[in-house]
Amino acid sequence: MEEKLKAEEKKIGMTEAWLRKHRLLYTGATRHPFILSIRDGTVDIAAFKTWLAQDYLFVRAFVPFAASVLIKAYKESDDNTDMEVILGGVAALKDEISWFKNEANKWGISLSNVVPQKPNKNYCGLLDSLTRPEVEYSVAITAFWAIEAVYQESFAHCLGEGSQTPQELKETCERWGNEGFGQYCQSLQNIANLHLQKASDDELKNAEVALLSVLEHEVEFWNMSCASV
Ligand SMILES: Cc1ncc(CNC=O)c(N)n1
Repeated sequence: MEEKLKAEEKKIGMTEAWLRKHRLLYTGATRHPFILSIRDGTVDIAAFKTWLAQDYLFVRAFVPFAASVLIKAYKESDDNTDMEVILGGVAALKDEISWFKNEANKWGISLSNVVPQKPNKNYCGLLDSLTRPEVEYSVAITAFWAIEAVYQESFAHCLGEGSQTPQELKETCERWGNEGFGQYCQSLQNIANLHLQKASDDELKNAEVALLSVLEHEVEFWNMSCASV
């Protein structure tokens, strides 16, 4: 595998090598116009509300996927700290669902009537396919890391130097943009790199495809939020 050699030469992890190779797509997912509009304070609140309601549904679908990664970590990893990092992520989703309900309430959105839009359904379909037991741990953990990392990078950008994020959106950005979430994403990336190092060429191919699928679906998810205005 060509990238594996390149990664080894540069002494970087496989995930970093892939992000370099697919830089444009990664930037598309983490510096989307929707995110940039939050950062510069020009965000359309209707788009934000659409995102909030759709993301609530996404997070509900993310729970069984996260649980499947936890099962794989338990079965396939010889290092039990893997499982603890993922368990922390799974546990945080309970609070996250409560947060979505509370936030929706603040904005006057009724979550019981939300219908998933096509890009959301497609993304949840990807999660569902990655939940299957045949999907290797290295592939599932790569996707899991990428899903979390896109949100971390996106929302941290809204809080960085010079940002003009509206006060009422800061809490949302903090949720994924905070330093603790950043460290959690780093831990997931380290776990993914360790398992990719030991993976077969076939697994590497599947993990790279899963990473690309995640990034493409993230772009579509942001597009959906903007388009519905
Ligand atoms: C579409 C999407 N991608 C990633 C995340 C972050 N993971 C869990 O919250 C999310 N909430 N929504």
